[in-house]
Parts: sequence; structure tokens; C-alpha cells
Amino acid sequence: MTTTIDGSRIARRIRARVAEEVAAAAEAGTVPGLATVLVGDDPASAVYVAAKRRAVREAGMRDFHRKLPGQATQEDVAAVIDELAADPRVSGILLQLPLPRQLDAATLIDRIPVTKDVDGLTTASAGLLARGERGLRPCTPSGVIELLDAEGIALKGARVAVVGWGALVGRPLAQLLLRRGATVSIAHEHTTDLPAVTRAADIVVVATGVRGLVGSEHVAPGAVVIDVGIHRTPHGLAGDVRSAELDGIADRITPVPGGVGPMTIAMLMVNTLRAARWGAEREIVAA
Ligand SMILES: Nc1nc2c(c(=O)[nH]1)N[C@@H](CN(C=O)c1ccc(C(=O)N[C@@H](CCC(=O)O)C(=O)O)cc1)CN2
Repeated sequence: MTTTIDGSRIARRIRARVAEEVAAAAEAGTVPGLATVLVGDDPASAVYVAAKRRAVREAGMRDFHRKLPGQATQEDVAAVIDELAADPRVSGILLQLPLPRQLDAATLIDRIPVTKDVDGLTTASAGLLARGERGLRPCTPSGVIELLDAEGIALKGARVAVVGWGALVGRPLAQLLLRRGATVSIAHEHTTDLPAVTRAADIVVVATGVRGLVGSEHVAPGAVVIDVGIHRTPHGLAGDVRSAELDGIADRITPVPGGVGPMTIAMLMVNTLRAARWGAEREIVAA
């Protein structure tokens, strides 16, 4: 029988723990704050940012939000990031992606100071991850690791196939898994004989943005399948995995919705708390 992993329940537990730690930090005089920056009117982005802001308030953190019009220029967005970077009440800055076409996302992300980079997407944060040094890690990949840990799935020595090599999920996840002692294969939608790669894995993580890419032909009996994809369809949300086909094949699988998505927001709360602590340390050192 295949078990569904309840990401919403695990995320709630993490968020409750963060709220306790925020209350303790507030008692000691520091209230963490997250600034979300939303450019334009992409409906999905508006939903995600609203969910993030709700989570911030529920955790007892300060909610700073900036909304810019879809025709905002590079300079407009840069000015907002610089203002938030200079504000000591702001522990973390998140630039919601995707951005409108006229904007250069990589350059804007790199304006975020590394200690406030709660998305872990700056070049500096990517470098710290590559070197295994202290830094903030991207939320979805660290959410996947937390999910696997919460389920008691051993990573040391496990064969993990990561399908998808994007900067938001696949690449950082592969590095986090390597650091945990997993043997990692990175594949993607163009991999020749993808089933041969994924069927050799104990854990298959799919983050390609291609709806229904992975099905029964890709998964060995007893494997764990983590579906990071989210697609809006006329019948509701769907993932990168044809999950119905895996019933009775996979040992465990994450659903869409209710799997990895809620973990992304939970890990953002964890990162904001970590950023507040890191920022406070830097102030002490600078004083
Ligand atoms: N700056 C960033 N932009 C984007 C990120 C990111 O991590 N940082 N990730 C995605 C979108 N995303 C967060 O921004 C995100 C996606 C999905 C969920 C989630 O909880 N999904 C629910 C379903 C909710 C729904 O769509 O109705 C679920 O899977 O259960 C949270 C965050 C792209 N942009």
C-alpha cells in the first residue's frame, strides 16, 4: 500500500515551533520581520504572497509588504530592495518570482544582503551552500529535506534521483542531499532513458515544471516519491507526477496540494527567524 505524506501537518508543526521561538525572541526584545515584494498582478504570485504574509502574522513576526505595478522599472524595484535592506526592523526580504519580463531577476535578487536573503537565492547564498558554509538555504529544497527527516527516511547512503535542475529547487536540493550523504543523480526532461535513472533510486524528487512527467514506468517498487510540481488545471491542482499510477508501487508519495507547497512557507518562517538572529549577531559584532 502507498502512504500519502501529509506535508500540511508537518508544516503546521514547524510553524508552531517557529511561533514559540518568535515569542521568546520578542520577550528578549527582537521581533523578526519579513518584507515581501510583489511586482505586477500574476494571480498565483498574489496567492502565494498572501499565504506568506498570513504565515508571518500567525508566527508573531512583523509583516512588511511592498506592491509595485507590473510596469515597474529595474530602478523602481532596486530602490525598494535598497530601502528594505537598510531598515533594521526588516530581518528578511523576499522578491516574489516570476517577475515581469522587463526586469532582470538575477540582478535584483543580488541586491538583497546575504543576511536578509530568506529565499537563499542570491549568488552569495548559493556560494555559501556550495561551500557548505553558514547561510540561508532555499525554502523548497530545505522543505523537501525536512519532510524526508520528519518521515524518518534515511538520506545517508540513499540513492536519490532529482529530476529538474532549476536554481529554485533541483540544483540546491542536489547539494543539500549530497551534504547529507545521499548518492545523487540529477536528471531532467531531456535525459535519455529517464526511467533507467529514476528506477535505480530509493527516493525520486520531481521538480521539472512538466505536468505528469513521471509515472509508473519511472518508479521502482518501494521507492519514495516527492512531487514538487504545481499546475492549475480545470480539475484543480496537479503535480509533475501521475500519482494515481503509483498507488501500490511507491512506498510513500507527497500529494499536490498538501505536500511540498506548505513546507515552502514553513521553511520561509524558519529562515526569517534565522535571518533575524544572524542580523542581530552582525549588529553586535559591528558595535
Ligand atoms: N521568491 C520566490 N518565488 C517563488 C517561490 C519561492 O520559493 N520564492 N516558489 C514558488 C511559489 N511558492 C512560493 O512562492 C509557493 C508555491 C506553492 C505553495 C503552496 O503552499 N501550495 C499549496 C497549494 C496552494 C494553491 O496554489 O492553491 C500546496 O501545494 O498545497 C506555497 C508557495 C514560485 N515562486
